[in-house]
Amino acid sequence: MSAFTYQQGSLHAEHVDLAQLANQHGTPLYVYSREALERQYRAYDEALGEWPHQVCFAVKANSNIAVLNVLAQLGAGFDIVSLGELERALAAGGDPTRMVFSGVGKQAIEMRRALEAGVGCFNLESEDELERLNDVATAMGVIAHVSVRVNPDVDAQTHPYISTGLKDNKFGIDIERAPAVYQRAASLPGIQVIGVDCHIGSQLTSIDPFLDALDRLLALIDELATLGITINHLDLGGGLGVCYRDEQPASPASYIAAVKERLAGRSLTLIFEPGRSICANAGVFLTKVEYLKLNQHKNFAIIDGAMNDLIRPSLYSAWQEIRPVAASSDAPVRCYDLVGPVCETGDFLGKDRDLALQQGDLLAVMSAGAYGFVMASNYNSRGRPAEIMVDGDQAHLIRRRETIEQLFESEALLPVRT
Ligand SMILES: Cc1ncc(COP(=O)(O)O)c(C=O)c1O
Ligand SMILES: N[C@@H](CCCC[NH3+])C(=O)O
Repeated sequence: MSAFTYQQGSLHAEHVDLAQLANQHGTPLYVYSREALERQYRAYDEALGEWPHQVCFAVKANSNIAVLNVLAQLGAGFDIVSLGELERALAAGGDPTRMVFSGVGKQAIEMRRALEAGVGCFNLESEDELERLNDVATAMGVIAHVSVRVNPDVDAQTHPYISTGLKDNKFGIDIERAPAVYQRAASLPGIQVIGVDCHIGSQLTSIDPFLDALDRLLALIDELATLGITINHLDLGGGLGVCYRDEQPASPASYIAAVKERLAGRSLTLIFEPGRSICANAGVFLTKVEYLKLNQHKNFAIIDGAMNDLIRPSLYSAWQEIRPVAASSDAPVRCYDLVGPVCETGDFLGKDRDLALQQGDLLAVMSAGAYGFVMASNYNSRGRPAEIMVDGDQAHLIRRRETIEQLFESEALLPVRT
């Protein structure tokens, strides 16, 4: 059930024609579907049902405040990793008590602001961080609620750059070390232990690694109980994959059913931090063909979208489906590499795609709602794209295209030499 379907010969987002949006707002352009976002959030919320829970959307996956606001209206909490994400989530109407603060490098200024705002839980990633948080909280005369992000040393069987739960990864605290860290935390005046968390990687298609990690965390919770440390919540992080091509990821419903089965008889609040599985397939990236360059051994379609707008193909060799916006074309089908204007050989959005193309055609890169705009840069002094949220038959501009003036408005010339 996709929010992006062909209607009257043209690809639509819900009831809005993407060709019309490209015409009105220009390309490259990100377009999101509110319906798809809400549906994916509800898949988690409804599967958790009566079980005490929080679904904390991982802001890093898509941080547009309109996206966050749509989810906040449904009761979502947020997983944040920086002061910037905290302020965005607050500006979007997020409830700070339903936020978890992750990340390996939290600075004192970020801790202070999060404590002042009343952030629900700090997911601690190191022993140094625990000491710093205690110092900050005691200086403010408040108590910081914490969970230790445990590195359970399980193989998430995903791309090495997005695997996070192995001993070799920088994230979390070794599970063997965790009891000692909890004991230290429990002894500090500015700290109150409330949870245990982990996040083992992203784009996981099987639930087995999640369940392996869960088993290890449950054993840790039992060990902590013998030390007199009570854990109220279990946060399993994000990481559930989506279908980009032919992957068959577990659904939130089957994943959560398996987790609940393992938790039978325990009274633990469950927290999840999904990012990709909520928003990836709720967005597309629209781009236009500028030129065709036909060679004997390789055809290039030079498009106006580039690696600075959508870096996943260049960074991880990620495959995302590329569909023409117009359902039919008179042009011959050829095999193309779809490349952008950036001066890098690695600047491509797709390779070896059979498409019928001519200049001016519009293409939609599918599954672009997660880790798309948020990873965009200004490389080659390109302004970042605009973003649109479609809601039924309405389209709302939720971020204007970056202008040339904005590109260097914070820069300054040196004073004239005297
Ligand atoms: C701590 C943490 N939580 C949640 C997420 C969201 O992951 P995903 O988008 O794979 O659901 C990430 C990113 O992988 C993360 O590092
Ligand atoms: N940016 C990555 C996911 C990173 C997950 C961050 N913890 C991607 O596009 O697949």
